Amino acid sequence: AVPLVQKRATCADGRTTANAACCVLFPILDDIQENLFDGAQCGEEVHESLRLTFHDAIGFSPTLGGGGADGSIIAFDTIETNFPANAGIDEIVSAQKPFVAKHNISAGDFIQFAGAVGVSNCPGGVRIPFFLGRPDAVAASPDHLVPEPFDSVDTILARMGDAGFSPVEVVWLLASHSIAAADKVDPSIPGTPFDSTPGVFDSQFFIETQLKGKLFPGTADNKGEAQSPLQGEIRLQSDHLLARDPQTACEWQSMVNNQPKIQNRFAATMSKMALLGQDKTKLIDCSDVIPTPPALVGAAHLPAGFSLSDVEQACAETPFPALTADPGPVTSVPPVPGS
Ligand code: HEM
Ligand SMILES: [Ca+2]
Ligand SMILES: [Ca+2]
Ligand SMILES: [Mn+2]
Repeated sequence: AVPLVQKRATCADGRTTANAACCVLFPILDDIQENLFDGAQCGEEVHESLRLTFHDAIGFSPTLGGGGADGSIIAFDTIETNFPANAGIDEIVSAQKPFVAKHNISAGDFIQFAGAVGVSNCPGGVRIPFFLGRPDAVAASPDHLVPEPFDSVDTILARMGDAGFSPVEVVWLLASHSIAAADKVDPSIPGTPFDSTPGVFDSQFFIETQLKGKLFPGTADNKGEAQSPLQGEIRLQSDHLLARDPQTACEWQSMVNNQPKIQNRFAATMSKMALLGQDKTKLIDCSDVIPTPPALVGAAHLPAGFSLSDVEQACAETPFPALTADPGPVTSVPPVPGS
């Protein structure tokens, strides 16, 4: 008979997990927390590692090819890091490569594991399910599968739809831009974040992208950039348009001040993305190895000096949630260190 309670595996260092095959992940976890993420921080390397999960996985199309979340962006980095949409990704590929070489793990597994561990370092973050056992990539992804910030909403939704994501799932995945900055969109101001709290996984990204644009934080006329509301903050044209398009605006607004929704939709859709091109039945569920994130810090708010009249209302059905502004004068957002 099948035992009612599966015995947990105790690993060499005493930590436990549901499956003994997952024990190999604990030494990798310790190594990356210390030596990739600077002591379990939610900083630049976490942000870049999260971006890498997307740029590896989205190299997947039923008609155009690509192996999805297969580690091809590391295995075939001389090809994929030269794709225009992968500008700047060479740095995190170089940073991750020695960890893949040192540990007994495929590049495809490592990329998704590092992304999940990274998100767990961010206050307000979530435990993204992690499955182990992706085989090595067999080929590079074709070019032009990664969305660009100057693409139209229709182009982005069509590309993401081709990979299996609905418009609301695209919105959910973009919670990632709450712990994110841009280095290459305006190369004169590397490390410029997309929201005022790039070290916290919160709804400020969804709030601040909904405010009227006023300024370019660095130079004007960069391809794929829209005006942002705050000095020191950058806005992608794609995020600006997705926040306002009738296909996505109401879902975008629904993420404001809705931390449980952000967390569970993001975790579920990231988990789906991490399995693109993979056969889940051949992988082992090692989700319990991912650490529990620190609690959210700070309440959803408008930046200091702003009021609800600064919101560019786009959802026709429901009003923007009533939020109050931070006290004090308008401040600027500092860059993410180490970018
Ligand atoms: C759907 C369309 C998307 C577009 C057009 C887009 C575009 C961009 C661009 C242009 C950057 C700045 C890169 C740089 O200049 O350094 C960026 C950063 C980032 N993106 Fe996206 N992105 C999209 C979706 C996603 C998704 C689905 C994820 C999920 C993992 C993601 C995660 C990130 C992260 C974490 C960063 C910050 C990297 C850092 O701080 O170094 N993006 N994205
Ligand atoms: Ca790939
Ligand atoms: Ca944030
Ligand atoms: Mn960066």
